[in-house]
Amino acid sequence: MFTARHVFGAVQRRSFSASTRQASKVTVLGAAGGIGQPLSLLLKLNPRVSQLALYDIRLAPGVAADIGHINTKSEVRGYDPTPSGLGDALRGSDIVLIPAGVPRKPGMTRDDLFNTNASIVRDLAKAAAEHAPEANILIISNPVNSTVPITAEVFKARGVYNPKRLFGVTTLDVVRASRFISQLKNTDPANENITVVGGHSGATIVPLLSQSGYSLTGATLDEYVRRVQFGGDEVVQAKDGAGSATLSMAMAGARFAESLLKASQGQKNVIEPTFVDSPLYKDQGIEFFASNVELGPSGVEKIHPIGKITEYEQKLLDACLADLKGNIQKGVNFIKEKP
Ligand SMILES: NC(=O)C1=CN([C@@H]2O[C@H](COP(=O)(O)OP(=O)(O)OC[C@H]3O[C@@H](n4cnc5c(N)ncnc54)[C@H](O)[C@@H]3O)[C@@H](O)[C@H]2O)C=CC1
Ligand SMILES: O=C([O-])CC(=O)C(=O)O
Repeated sequence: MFTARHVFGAVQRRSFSASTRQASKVTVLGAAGGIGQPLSLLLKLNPRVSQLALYDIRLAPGVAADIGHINTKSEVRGYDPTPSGLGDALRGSDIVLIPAGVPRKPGMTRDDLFNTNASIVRDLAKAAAEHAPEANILIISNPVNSTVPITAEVFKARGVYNPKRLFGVTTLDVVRASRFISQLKNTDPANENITVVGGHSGATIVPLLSQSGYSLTGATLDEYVRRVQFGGDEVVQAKDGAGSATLSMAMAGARFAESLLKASQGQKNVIEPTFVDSPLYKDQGIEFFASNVELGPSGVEKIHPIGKITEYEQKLLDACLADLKGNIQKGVNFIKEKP
């Protein structure tokens, strides 16, 4: 059964050590949604969080009142879209998680969400650039391959862009890759950590199974890769029009936030996959790429190289890069046209 220990790991066992005493304000924009609510719940359970600010265009004070009764120390506040609400939610924040926006329905791609979500993320990014320019910004809203470049452009236009503090949350791809291999191999998924690189949609999701010592072949390998690349579609279809992954995403988002908090509080060797401003394929005109990233007090500490991969994985990577370039450019163009 899933327990908080899977998300917070050692924190639960070490209880309140020195490193958990530092104050950390975490803000969730889109906090009343399918992801926002369970994500806020998991953040309330995290002893590293001292203040939790929940903002949404609807229902955030209600969600905050509910979660605020949980007997952990952090203070929870809900904010409505009043003139000062968003700014108040953001001010002083160390981590801003953004799951605001519409989810997919069956038959849609993540890119089909662009028209609605691009402007939602742009406007929230403007507020974050104004009120929390030094926070770590964690983008969950899809299409992540485009919403992260949108956020970067908004911050650049205001002169506050720090590439070390902007993250596209791709943790769910790694969570799925680990779970799916454990189902095939009958292992404990908690001990699996499959590297997944690229972006966060279909062909841009590239699991590097060979790096974990696995050598699946033929249809088994094809099916595994396809399941990781289209895990989101599996959930969209199963929910049959009622949305996409929310609970597993909440877990993945809470895990990423926890890793950032650990790293900012001095823990070493905290490594998470994430879609960041990356040097890895800049020579091919690709400004953002997901790979394993070592986190530190300043955000991105070190971007790990891809490492050794098989010919099969190289082909997946080539397909990824072609798609990714277009997705990133689309986000950049959007801000040029609709700043
Ligand atoms: N990065 C990833 O791995 C994943 C990303 N997602 C994406 O996360 C997003 C949210 O998904 P769900 O929570 O299921 O959707 P949802 O519709 O249940 O919730 C979205 C929330 O955003 C709020 N919202 C809309 N506009 C807003 C604004 N301007 N300011 C603040 N809040 C606003 C809504 O009121 C709603 O409460 C979708 O774009 C979805 O595709 C979903 C799963 C995984
Ligand atoms: O599939 C979707 O639309 C939501 C998502 O990003 C995921 O579950 O990976």
